Amino acid sequence: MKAAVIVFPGSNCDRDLAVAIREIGGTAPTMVWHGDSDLPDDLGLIAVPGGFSYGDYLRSGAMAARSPIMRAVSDAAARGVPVLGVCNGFQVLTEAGLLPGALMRNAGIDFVCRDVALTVDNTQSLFTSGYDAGETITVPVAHHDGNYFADDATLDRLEGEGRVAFRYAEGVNGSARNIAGLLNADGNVLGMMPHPERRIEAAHGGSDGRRLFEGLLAKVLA
Ligand SMILES: NC(=O)CC[C@H](N)C(=O)O
Repeated sequence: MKAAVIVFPGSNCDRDLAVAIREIGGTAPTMVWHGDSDLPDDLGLIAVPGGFSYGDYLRSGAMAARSPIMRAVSDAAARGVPVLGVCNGFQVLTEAGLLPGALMRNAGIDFVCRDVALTVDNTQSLFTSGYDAGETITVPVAHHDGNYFADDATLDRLEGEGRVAFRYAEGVNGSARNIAGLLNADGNVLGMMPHPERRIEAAHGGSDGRRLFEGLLAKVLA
C-alpha cells in the first residue's frame, strides 16, 4: 500500500509530512495537487498537511475543503481508507464534514507557536497504538485557529465513543474540553492540531511524534 499527501496552494507542512512518511514508513508518498480529481489506487493513507491553504481566506480550511481532490478524499474515507489531517489538515477535514465541530480563532487571539504537552486519551486507535495508555507527550503547535468547538451534546457523544485521541494537558487555545485531536465514528480519520511530523528525531528536540507514524504506518503501508 502507498501513501498520498494532498498539496493545496499555501500548504507548508506537506514536505515535512512526506519526509516523516518516507523515513518511518520506508516509501515516499505520492504528492497529489488539490486540483486533481483522482487519487492513486491502493492507498493505505491519505495525509492532509498543515499550512495556510488559500491564505486561510473565509475560514481556515474552508476553501481547500471545496477543492476537487476533496471529493475523492471523502469517498476514500467513506470506503475506510485512513486519513490523517494535521493542523490546517484538521481544519480542512472539519470544513469538509469528515469530522464534527469547528476550529475557531484561538481564545487568546494570538498565533500560538510552541511545544505543548498532550495526553493520549485513546491508545486503541489506528493512529495512536504506538503510545501507552495515559501517556503525556510533547509535540509542537503552530496555529491561530485551533480553538475546537462543538456543542455539549456532541462533545459528550465524542467523549463517550472514545473519539478524543489527544488532549492538551493544559489550556493552549481555548479548545472545548482541551481537545487537540479527534477521530471519526469509524476510527479511520484523525484530525489533530499539534504537528507530530515536526517531532520525529533528536534534531527536532525529541521524537514523541515519531511513534504516531510508527504505529500507523506499520499497519497501513503493510
Ligand atoms: N500550521 C498550520 O497548519 C496553521 C494552521 C492554520 N492555518 C492556523 O493558523 O490556524
